[in-house]
Order: sequence, then structure tokens, then C-alpha cells
Amino acid sequence: MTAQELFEQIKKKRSFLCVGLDTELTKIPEHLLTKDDPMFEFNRKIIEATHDLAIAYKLNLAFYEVHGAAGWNSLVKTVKYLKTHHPDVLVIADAKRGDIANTARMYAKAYFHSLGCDAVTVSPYLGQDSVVPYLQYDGKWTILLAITSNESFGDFQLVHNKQTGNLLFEDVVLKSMHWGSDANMMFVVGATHPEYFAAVRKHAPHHFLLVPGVGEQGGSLQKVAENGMNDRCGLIVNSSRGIIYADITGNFTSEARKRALKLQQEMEVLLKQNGLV
Ligand SMILES: O=C(O)c1cc(=O)[nH]c(=O)n1[C@@H]1O[C@H](COP(=O)(O)O)[C@@H](O)[C@H]1O
Repeated sequence: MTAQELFEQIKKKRSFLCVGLDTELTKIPEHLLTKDDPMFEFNRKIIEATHDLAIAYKLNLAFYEVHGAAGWNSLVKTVKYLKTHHPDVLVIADAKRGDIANTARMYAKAYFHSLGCDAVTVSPYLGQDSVVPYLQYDGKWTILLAITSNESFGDFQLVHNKQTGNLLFEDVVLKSMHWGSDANMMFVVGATHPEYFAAVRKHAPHHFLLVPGVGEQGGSLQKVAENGMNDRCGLIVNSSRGIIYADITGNFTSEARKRALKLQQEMEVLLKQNGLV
């Protein structure tokens, strides 16, 4: 999927919402547990309730890997379902991988070729040769961690590099510009740290940013848009628990839709304010 296709979808749906399918068996409605594949059933229902409001779905692999082969099977089925029934949405494998080139080659093939995802999250700290293998796939996206949403993000990301005069996350953004481009690379910037959007935008004015941290983690959508939106929106804002676990009874689909709709409506206002729709 190209950046232009992403922007077209944003304009059409008046949304830059990503629904996070961080599916936990202990949190899904009990009546689904009798199904052959409860995780897939849950995901399918959430997707059907939200696909007109979302431009992307993000599957965090931890929630699937924890169940071994059965979990991987649910993941494969969910990606296939999205690709078959909603081919316009961006499917993100949230794997946060990072390894030597020879291994990275296998991860890239696993997520882009075998699994068929459009994007994968990657930790940048092994450097250029660990990231380049992901960038070899046409139409696919590598999403590098820049500013993460967690409390301890500054332990490394804010370390001052005396050599370059930058903070470490700035070096990640600046250096990686030479590896890929705004056509195949995005950066993660957490909604919980809006004060760092300006620095990321200074170095990467045209890149799309994947923004987790709205919803359960308390980040502000307004602040994200104020500091991070560019002339083709340039934002994909994720909410996982805040949408998919809005209700855990028989009403879970309508409650999830209500939460997604609320975010979409706020996004539409922000897109209008910026003259993008
Ligand atoms: O790469 C990510 O998606 C990610 C990066 C980050 O800095 N913070 C972060 O929360 N995430 C992921 O985004 C999702 C956030 O989930 P909720 O807090 O439930 O909306 C989880 O899948 C996290 O693993």
C-alpha cells in the first residue's frame, strides 16, 4: 500500500484510526469461548463492527504467540480475513523485531510474505543492516520505534549523544532517513509524550507516524494532531483495549463501534480543521 493510498483512505473514511487487535481469551465475551477459534471469532466481529471507521488494524503478536500454534493460527486467519474482505485497510504486524541481517531477512519474509501483512514494527537499535532487509519489499512498510509510549521510554531514547548533539531518538529518525524513505518507513511516536512530536516532525516532516497510547494509556488525540499532523495527515492513531474491550457482554460489538465512532468523529473534526477533508 502506498502513502497516497493511505491518504485516500483517510479522506474517504474521514479517519486515521487503527484498531489494535490485542486479543486476550480472558477478556473476550464468555459465549465466544465455545467457538472453534474464539480469538478469530472475536477479531472477525470487531473488524465487522469497525472497518468503515478504521484505516488500519494492528495485531500485536504477543497476544497470539502466547497460545503457541493455535494462537498463530488465529493470527493467520485474521490477517487472511482482513486481506480478503477489507483489502483497503493497512494490516500491521506489531512484532517489534530487531536482529542481525541474516535473521532480519527471515522476519521480513515471515511478516510480509508468509503472513501477508503490510507493515511491521521494528526496533532500530541494531542499526542499518538489521533494518534494511525489511525495506526490500515493495509496497510494504517498516515502522521504527522512535518515542515509545511507556514510562521508561527515556532510559535510552532521550540519551544525549555528545557526538551528534542530538537525543538518541532524533538520531534514529535522522540516520534511518538514509536507509529508507517516507514511501516505505514510518516511526512510532507515543501519544503519551506529545512534547516530542515537534522534534520528530522537524526531522521527518513527510513520514507517516504510528501513534499508540490513546485510550487506556491516556494520550490526547487533540495534542497528537496539533503537534504531528502534516499535509496528508501523516498519522495513524492506534487504540486497542479502549475499543475492543469497551464491553465484554453480548453487546461487545456495538460498544466497540461506539468507541471507534467517537474517535473517528473527533478525527474528522481535526482533519477538517487542517483542511484535509
Ligand atoms: O508499536 C506499538 O504499537 C506500540 C509502541 C509503543 O510505544 N507503545 C504501545 O503501546 N505500542 C502498542 O500499542 C498497543 C497499545 O494498546 P492500548 O494501550 O490497549 O491501546 C499495544 O499493542 C502496544 O504494544
